[in-house]
Amino acid sequence: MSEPLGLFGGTFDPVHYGHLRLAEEAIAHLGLGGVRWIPAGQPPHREAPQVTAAQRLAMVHRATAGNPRFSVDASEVEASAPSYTVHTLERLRRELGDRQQLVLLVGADAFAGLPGWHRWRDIFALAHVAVSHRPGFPVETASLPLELADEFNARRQADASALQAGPAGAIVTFAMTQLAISATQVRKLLANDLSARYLLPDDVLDYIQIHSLYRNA
Ligand SMILES: Nc1ncnc2c1ncn2[C@@H]1O[C@H](COP(=O)(O)OP(=O)(O)OP(=O)(O)O)[C@@H](O)[C@H]1O
Ligand SMILES: O=C(O)c1ccc[n+]([C@@H]2O[C@H](COP(=O)([O-])O)[C@@H](O)[C@H]2O)c1
Repeated sequence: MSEPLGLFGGTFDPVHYGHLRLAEEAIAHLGLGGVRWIPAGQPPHREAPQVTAAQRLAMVHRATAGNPRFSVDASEVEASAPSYTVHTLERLRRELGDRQQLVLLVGADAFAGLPGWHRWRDIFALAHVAVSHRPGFPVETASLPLELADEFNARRQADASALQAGPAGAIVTFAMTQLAISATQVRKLLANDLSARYLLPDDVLDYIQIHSLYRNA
């Protein structure tokens, strides 16, 4: 059987080291063959990002270049419609077949919001879900909305080997290096003309400076 493939969607406005460590540590902790980064085109659930989808995609390319286990999927950026994860997963299923193990990677904050996602329960038929710890967002039943806590309790597997066993349907959690970095924080620093260095890769910061992005967050 092939190795599970990680799928990492995000607004990445901009991509930072919290994202990069999440993807890197998911490979190690979950035994993934690689991670496919999927920048959201038109995020359906939040205000329109300040920079274009093409610019966020370019920054993800810069951040992930040189890691052979990372690939970038531009399909949501190229689509004209809002990016619903369930649609992306349906497309990937058609592309990769029914047997490939797919693992949707989400931080604990994004996971807690899952019941607000379009056709959220269908996601479990299409992929496993791996939830990373994030500072300030506990991953425990008591802190989740009730309907999600029920799915979590029913699907939770303690051992990441469950991701190998089938193509979809399990939920696992994993502890990553805790980095209290957010794109919001990066945007605020840049808008105030303060240094965001070492919160994100220099290549991404160079791109931001060349294109004069995030001057008025
Ligand atoms: N520091 C972090 N630690 C763990 N997970 C993170 C971290 N930053 C982002 N993530 C996860 O990465 C995914 C994409 O996040 P996103 O692009 O919204 O970044 P963000 O920093 O949360 O952005 P913003 O501050 O604009 O909301 C989500 O699943 C989110 O939970
Ligand atoms: O499909 C949905 O309805 C949906 C609602 C909210 C978020 N998502 C996805 O969740 C991922 C993380 O979102 P964000 O806002 O934390 O960048 C990103 O890939 C979004 O497209 C998806």
